[in-house]
Amino acid sequence: MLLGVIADDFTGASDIANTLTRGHNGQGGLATAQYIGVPDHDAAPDVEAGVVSLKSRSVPAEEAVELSLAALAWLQAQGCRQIVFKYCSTFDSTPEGNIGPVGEALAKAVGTAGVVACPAFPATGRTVYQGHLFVHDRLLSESGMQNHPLTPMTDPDIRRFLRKQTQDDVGLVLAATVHQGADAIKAALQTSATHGETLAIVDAISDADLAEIGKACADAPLLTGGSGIALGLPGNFIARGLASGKAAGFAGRPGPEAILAGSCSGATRGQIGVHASSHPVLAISVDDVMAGRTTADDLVSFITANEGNAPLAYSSATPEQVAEAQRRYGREEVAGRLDALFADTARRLVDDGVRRLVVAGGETSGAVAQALDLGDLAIGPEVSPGVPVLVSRRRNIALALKSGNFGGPAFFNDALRALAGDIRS
Ligand SMILES: Nc1ncnc2c1ncn2[C@@H]1O[C@H](COP(=O)(O)OP(=O)(O)OP(=O)(O)O)[C@@H](O)[C@H]1O
Ligand SMILES: O=C(O)[C@@H](O)C(=O)CO
Repeated sequence: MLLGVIADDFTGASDIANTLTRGHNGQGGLATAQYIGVPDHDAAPDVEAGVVSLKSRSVPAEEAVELSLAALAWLQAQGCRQIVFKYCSTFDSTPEGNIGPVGEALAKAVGTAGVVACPAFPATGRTVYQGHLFVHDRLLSESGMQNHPLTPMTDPDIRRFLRKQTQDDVGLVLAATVHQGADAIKAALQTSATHGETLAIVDAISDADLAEIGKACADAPLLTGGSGIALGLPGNFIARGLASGKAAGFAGRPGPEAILAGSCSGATRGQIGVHASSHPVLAISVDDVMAGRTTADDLVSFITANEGNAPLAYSSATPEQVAEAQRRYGREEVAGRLDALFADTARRLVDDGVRRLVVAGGETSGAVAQALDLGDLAIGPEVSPGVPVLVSRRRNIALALKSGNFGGPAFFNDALRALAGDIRS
């Protein structure tokens, strides 16, 4: 294995696995596998990039550090010469972490500093300019992310926000330097390291910027960022003759289908609205779940009764409804109960023969994937930017795990078609 990724959630892991599989500008990608947690076995010999999916975004910082160091140890044992710490393109974190503590712990473990920190993902509208994160034409703090149920993002100055999470100062490499190209970026990161800055926010407003940053980091033992930070990395290995750039084929998985949504993002709620206009949907009431009136039995019955018509069960709600539920029951309690409900439902559905499963939301996808005993996941075609088809050979199912904010209006239907093999890329 050449390249190892430690991803702080499951949808984020498939997002970066997608980038690594596809590469940039027709250069080809790396043969990539996604793992659910730290594997207890070695990677298959043909895997060039391994992505370890953790559920470490919203756990206490010490726990996130411990999980990430365990993932690092496994990836190093597989021979990786470069590590990427993947977090969210909307920098989902709190003043306590976990981007800063994990980033610094990994840097210390591999013995480096001046490590790039760049959440930019221009294909989905996330850009970093003058150290500020934008989502399309809005600052992060006005993008809807200020209402996120677990990691509300209220400061778009991500250098200042990251500094709250770190022990060391945080550097900044501005767009003016990035636009001078790879050598200038490399020099700026080295300067950052000599100033004692373990992490440095790097501006990127286009894929070309990210490709240049990738080139600058060809020899860096560690990078951190959104999936965009991986854009230029396959090309480095291919240019050195270490990887072939050939993608593997994908055979679709037709068969019974289910869609589960726990994401409360504006994008997911819009996609549910579109889907509901021509497919059966089940709205899950948090009050009913908390009182034990709605259980996995109800979700399974609904989905089974609507097989063939793309049934969708969702708990997704408006920011006001989420805030009210959290006030009434507690943030962790609601999230825990809903995660468990979706996990239980998915386990039963797959045991009963569901072959295509679409899940919306990073935390929700993490709960579902952990419950399914999926084994190593192969990466298939792209459904939409940041969302590939995933194939579990062990369970003979195809999945799409969608980050809350990703996908176009018809995402759910597009995803089911892609899982059946109707879309190729
Ligand atoms: N109606 C609801 N009320 C309160 N919390 C909810 C409700 N529905 C879902 N949740 C919780 O909100 C969280 C949503 O997080 P999740 O990561 O699944 O989606 P997301 O944040 O939109 O996606 P991503 O992390 O990929 O951006 C989950 O923990 C889920 O259990
Ligand atoms: O980077 C992103 O936006 C996604 O891959 C993600 O991590 C959301 O959970």
